[in-house]
Amino acid sequence: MTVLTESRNIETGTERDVLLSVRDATVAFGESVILDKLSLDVYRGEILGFVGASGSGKSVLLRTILGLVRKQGGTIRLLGQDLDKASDEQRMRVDMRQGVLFQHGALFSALTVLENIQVPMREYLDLPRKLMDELALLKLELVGLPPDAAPKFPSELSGGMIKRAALARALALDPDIVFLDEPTSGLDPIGAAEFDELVGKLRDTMGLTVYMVTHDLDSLLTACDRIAVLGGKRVLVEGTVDDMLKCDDPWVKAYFRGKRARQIDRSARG
Ligand SMILES: Nc1ncnc2c1ncn2[C@@H]1O[C@H](COP(=O)(O)OP(=O)(O)OP(=O)(O)O)[C@@H](O)[C@H]1O
Repeated sequence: MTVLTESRNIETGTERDVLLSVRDATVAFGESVILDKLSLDVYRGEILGFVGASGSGKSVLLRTILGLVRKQGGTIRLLGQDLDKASDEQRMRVDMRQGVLFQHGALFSALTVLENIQVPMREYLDLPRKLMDELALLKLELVGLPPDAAPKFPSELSGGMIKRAALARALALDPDIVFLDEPTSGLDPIGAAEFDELVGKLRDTMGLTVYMVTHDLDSLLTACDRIAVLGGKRVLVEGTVDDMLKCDDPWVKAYFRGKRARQIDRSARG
């Protein structure tokens, strides 16, 4: 049985499942400290937008959570499991319950869309070919791609289709949480809005929890329930768009109240 950490929601007074809990995480490369005692919680069923200046360490944190970068201190509990204390089997069980969409999609170019979606199935499950095909086609439908995209290679897809195919692969094993690294970068505003809408729909229908690294102000405004800002090697501020607008930190002010953010200012003020 998985015992999830619980935290009291100040607004509603109810307990909320914490799916991801980072405490005092410190990551350095040689003398260069990138994250210094960073703490962050992600709750079940929320879409968390993670934002911060270029080079502030968003990817390093994501890679640390995914076990691709070693941290020097702190703890990370993902899906109730302290990752430092996990046996290989426990780590595998956690890996099966998370999906990742890397920046630029990162599909295997020599595999078709269908085969790409089946990669996690082949890695973790032992299923007959026909069943895997049916499951992969279902995932394709889930992300709004037509069945005729299945035999195509990534080079034959548009940028938006690549993102959707990569999302379908991240959803292959019906994960509890997905990590999306700049999922709307490179998409036009309409494609980006459609992608955000899809993520919201998946959260609503599947109860998916979403950790989204993004620079996209529209995504932060329309798709995310909560925003966390990385700055000064830790989480500077977290909360709603309104909380961001009230924050006095110069970077947060410039980002959320600068020229390019005028429409956020307007809509947040009604
Ligand atoms: N393997 C590594 N070895 C040494 N330094 C690294 C390594 N990976 C990242 N860094 C450094 O860590 C810092 C944070 O990088 P990171 O890629 O996490 O930034 P980011 O916030 O994701 O930026 P962006 O928004 O531009 O993608 C940078 O200074 C980068 O050079």
